[in-house]
Amino acid sequence: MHKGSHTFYYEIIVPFNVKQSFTYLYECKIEIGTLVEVEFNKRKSIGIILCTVDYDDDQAYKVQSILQVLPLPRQSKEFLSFLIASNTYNFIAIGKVFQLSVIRNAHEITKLIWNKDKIPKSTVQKKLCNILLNQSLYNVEIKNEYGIQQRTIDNALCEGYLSLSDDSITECSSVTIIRDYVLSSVQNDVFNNMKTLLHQFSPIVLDGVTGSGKTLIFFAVIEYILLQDSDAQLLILIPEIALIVNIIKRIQDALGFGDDIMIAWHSGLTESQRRINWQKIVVGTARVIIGARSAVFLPYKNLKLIIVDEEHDSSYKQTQTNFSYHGRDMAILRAKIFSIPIILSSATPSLESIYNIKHKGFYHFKIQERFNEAQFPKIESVNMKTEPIRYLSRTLIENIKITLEKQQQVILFANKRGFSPCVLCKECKMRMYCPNCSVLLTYHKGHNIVLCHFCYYSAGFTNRCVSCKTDDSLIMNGLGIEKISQEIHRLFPDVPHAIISSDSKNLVDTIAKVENNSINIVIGTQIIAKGYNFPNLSLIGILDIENNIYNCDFRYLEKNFQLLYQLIGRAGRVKGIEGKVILQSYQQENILIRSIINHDRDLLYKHELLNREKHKMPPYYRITSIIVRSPKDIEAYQKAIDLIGQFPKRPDIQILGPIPAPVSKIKNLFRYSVLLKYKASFKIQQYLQEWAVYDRNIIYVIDPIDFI
Ligand SMILES: Nc1ncnc2c1ncn2[C@@H]1O[C@H](COP(=O)(O)OP(=O)(O)OP(=O)(O)O)[C@@H](O)[C@H]1O
Ligand SMILES: [Zn+2]
Repeated sequence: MHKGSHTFYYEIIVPFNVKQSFTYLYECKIEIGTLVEVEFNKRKSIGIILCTVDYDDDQAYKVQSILQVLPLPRQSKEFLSFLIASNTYNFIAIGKVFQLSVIRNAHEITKLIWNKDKIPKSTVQKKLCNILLNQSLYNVEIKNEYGIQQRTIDNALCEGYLSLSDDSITECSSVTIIRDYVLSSVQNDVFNNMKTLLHQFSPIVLDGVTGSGKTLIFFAVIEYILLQDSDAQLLILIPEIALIVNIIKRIQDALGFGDDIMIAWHSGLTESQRRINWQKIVVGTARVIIGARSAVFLPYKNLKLIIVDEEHDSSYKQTQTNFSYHGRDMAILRAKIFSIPIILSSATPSLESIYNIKHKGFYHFKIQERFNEAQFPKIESVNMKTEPIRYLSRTLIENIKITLEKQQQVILFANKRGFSPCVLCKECKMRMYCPNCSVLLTYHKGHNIVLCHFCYYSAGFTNRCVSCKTDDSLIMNGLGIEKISQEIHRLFPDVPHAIISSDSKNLVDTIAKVENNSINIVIGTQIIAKGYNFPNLSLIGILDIENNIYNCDFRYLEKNFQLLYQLIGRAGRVKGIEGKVILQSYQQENILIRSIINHDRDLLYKHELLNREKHKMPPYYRITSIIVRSPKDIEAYQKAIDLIGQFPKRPDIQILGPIPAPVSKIKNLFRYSVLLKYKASFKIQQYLQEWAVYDRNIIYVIDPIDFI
């Protein structure tokens, strides 16, 4: 840097797994929130200006220069506050949060052009110059369509032969709405009451039964927002990638939108789709973005509303090692910081949302009937204790026959066995309960113990039933969907059937086949319960529910209720198609089964809220789970003890554990779990900031949704 010329110093956030921002210099003034290109760890990367800093010019030789200011719209102060807030709240490195916001290679995002004042020297440079002299192209296009090597492009960029073209930013196209839907009078009332809330931060819980037309309310809201502000962007978060295609199509049909203004954002996009979609989001041409949870972190140009569809769904929680956040909660945080409305939509709202309605002033809109007088399915409960065959009851087989004769469709639901299924006596059907809590104990193979994940009670395991005293009668029981598929094939060899589970290949294709009726029987795990709309589906068989009911999670009742209630909601969604559910179980007196049979959400929610309050669990209390890992069992345990030893004991925080984590060994690392429990008002981030030990083998999860 020359003496005398003015130099400015900036703190810049880069999209790498780093906790802090980094100082760079530039000769001109750059506004906060501007996207720039810098070199970090010898790699070119996008970065965002966080703030200016004072720096001693004599030390300037230590500081790298910003490579260039990118021709992209500047981000707001609110966006930076949101990055910092989500970093602080979740304990995720700020660079890691930013990684979810951007595409790292700026020259992949904007088009490239040849610098006219540079004379090409080598043959490859001449070739590149000829290609780019009169047009700008994306990096991938130069590579794929003209066969130029990446190294050549990079060198040309470094040496200043190429620069980023600013014609990448196209004008925002205006949105024309061709409406093709009419709200029912119930839907219209809800929408009219909601309208006034759509101009500021308003957390809205849209609580409508399955098939009530919540998606139609989304249409009306989108239309309303776009009519108010024609440059507005709206984000709809969806829990399952396979549902995204369907919702995009429904919105396009209802509002007459083309592909240009509606885009998807999820991990299944190709590199070039990602680049194109990201750019449309940043420059503001994309107006309606349908995304998976990470879309909440994108740098929108003018975001005016967020909808979280199926807000109760636990797949909104990202729980990777050292990197966990709840997409729904981050959406609420973003809406608050940006002062925009957020709609949390579900037929089975999370208990957090129910709590927030009661105690935090969240707005509550209820729709209690299905659209067009469609009726809720009739539920018939079958006691499996008296059935000769284990999996498929006679009633169910009979109903499958009747349904197929009517040319309607069937779903058979069973969950794959989890990693720690419940312990069941095959003689007397006894299940092992915790002596202190109303939950089942889970079996841990590694330690050969049974464990309660509610109060952390544990006991050595012996294979003898405490109830009927039979030896070797205890089983860890599970019914795989493949077994059912085999059985269906045997009973109905000519009927097309398919398995749908989260590991199914071609999920989207299979769903399409169900939609167009070329598959008659679907055998599925929980994925099938999520938000699908199969008009011709009339029968649902719920198999082996016992294996599904219990797991190592204090939310098991809530989650299973949501799952089954949603599942049942898939049947009989159209007037004239009568839905029926056959619920097979061994324990008809169980509260979950009772509330499902009676279609009584309040029964279960009341029971569960009381239980949570009594046991000081969320939503009344908050928890943070800490997993401590080590290659040696005893070391992991000791490390956890040491960690707890550092935490000051205070009346406003309870420290539980350590106990072996539910999965006590993963990838040769032994795992111990510690639980912190505190009131929502307790400043856990501050407490951890002060006392937590940072180590890549200690994982902190704020508001965990399970304890795996
Ligand atoms: N106003 C309407 N006009 C025409 N069809 C409607 C209307 N409202 C709802 N429907 C139809 O009713 C069915 C259920 O609507 P939708 O999928 O929006 O329900 P939902 O509340 O989102 O249900 P779920 O929670 O089960 O996903 C769909 O087939 C939808 O097209
Ligand atoms: Zn217990």
